[in-house]
Amino acid sequence: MTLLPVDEAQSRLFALAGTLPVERVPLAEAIGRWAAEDIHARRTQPAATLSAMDGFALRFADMPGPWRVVGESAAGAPHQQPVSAGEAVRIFTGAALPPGTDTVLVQEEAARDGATLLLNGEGPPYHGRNTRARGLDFHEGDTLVRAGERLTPARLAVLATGGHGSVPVTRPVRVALVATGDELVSPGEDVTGVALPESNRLMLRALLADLPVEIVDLGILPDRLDVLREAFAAVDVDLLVTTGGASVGDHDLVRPALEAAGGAIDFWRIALRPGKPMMAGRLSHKLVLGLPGNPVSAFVTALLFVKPLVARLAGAADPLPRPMMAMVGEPLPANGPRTDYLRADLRGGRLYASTIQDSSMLLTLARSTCLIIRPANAPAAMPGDSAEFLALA
Ligand SMILES: Nc1nc2c(c(=O)[nH]1)N[C@H]1C(S)=C(S)[C@@H](COP(=O)(O)OP(=O)(O)OC[C@H]3O[C@@H](n4cnc5c(N)ncnc54)[C@H](O)[C@@H]3O)O[C@H]1N2
Ligand code: MOO
Repeated sequence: MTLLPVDEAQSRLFALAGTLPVERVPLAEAIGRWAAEDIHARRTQPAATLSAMDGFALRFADMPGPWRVVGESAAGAPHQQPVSAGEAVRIFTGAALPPGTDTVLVQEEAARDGATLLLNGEGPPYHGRNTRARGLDFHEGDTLVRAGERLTPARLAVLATGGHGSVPVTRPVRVALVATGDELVSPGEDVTGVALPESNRLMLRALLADLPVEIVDLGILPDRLDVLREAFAAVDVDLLVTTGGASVGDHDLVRPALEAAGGAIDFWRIALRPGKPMMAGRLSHKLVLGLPGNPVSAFVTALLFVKPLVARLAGAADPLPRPMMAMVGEPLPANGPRTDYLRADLRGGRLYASTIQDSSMLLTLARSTCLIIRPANAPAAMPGDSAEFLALA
């Protein structure tokens, strides 16, 4: 059985993803979404040379004074008249420098006696001190945000400053979540015998909470081919995510149900632990990701495939999680042929993996702060060797 390497599976998944329609939304509705186009400044910032401090605008050539104070310039209320040699203007942070002035003397280094201003300290050491030149931040026409970049708090702020009130983004991604398994009951329900509270939909919902999604919750479906087939065919979304029933047992019906509904599998089984039985395919206009039922396998595949795919559909140019590096604190054995994601803790700058890595164990996941990435066939690692990891907390 050939298993697909994780990076190849991610590339194939992205190749399946089409583009969704673009809409223009107010900046406040674009939080955490991705820019659908390059966005350019509609104005120059600052629009004029401004004071960076409260003090007095003057000509550097007139140092060390004294000066005659001839007016005032405040933010939004500039002093318009040209200022001559030997004159100064009272000025406040963010106010435009009056014509003829080039430098600001901070008020802590000034003494004022009526209209007379005296230097009371070292004063500005160079021409232009305590000012912000027109266009210091950006000029009209500069690229503020590139297509495919995320609209982070800082990028939204720069768009507002650049004269924009709205931004083109991909419309939210519609994602259906479904858990399969006769043993599953809803969280909080009475649990008897071998019934198991269902946790994967909730975990997936939480993992997608910071992405622009509309969730369609299909609930828990039984291990019945006809029920799954009809539910898969009927739901109208961009992406259908199932959990459970992805493996090879007689009750693992996601693949046959998808095919019975007229869909096609693009790939199945990844060189990944946990998460080997994940499948990806299409059903009419929908993408389908079939995650394994084991909760940790579902979590890891959601991190490596579901979230990046949703981000890609939402317009992300760079949707994959970014690993970081740290030294391992304890020896790690050589790895087998699957890339391994080990539940671990980062303490004092060193990585410590949990001793037992069974993919059903949620408590070790809940206590982990990161996942150590062990590449396929990696040799044993000793304390002090560096390893890649994904931060969880
Ligand atoms: N003969 C083989 N058996 C298995 C293989 C294999 O290659 N050959 N692969 C194993 C691997 S690896 C995994 S991972 C699991 C995944 O199997 P399924 O996707 O078919 O998952 P299920 O059998 O439905 O469930 C596995 C486990 O997880 C529990 N579960 C399922 N859904 C949920 C949920 N929504 N919330 C909480 N827990 C859930 C379920 O009760 C089972 O205990 O297959 C191996 N077998
Ligand atoms: O790969 Mo399964 O996902 O070991 O648990």
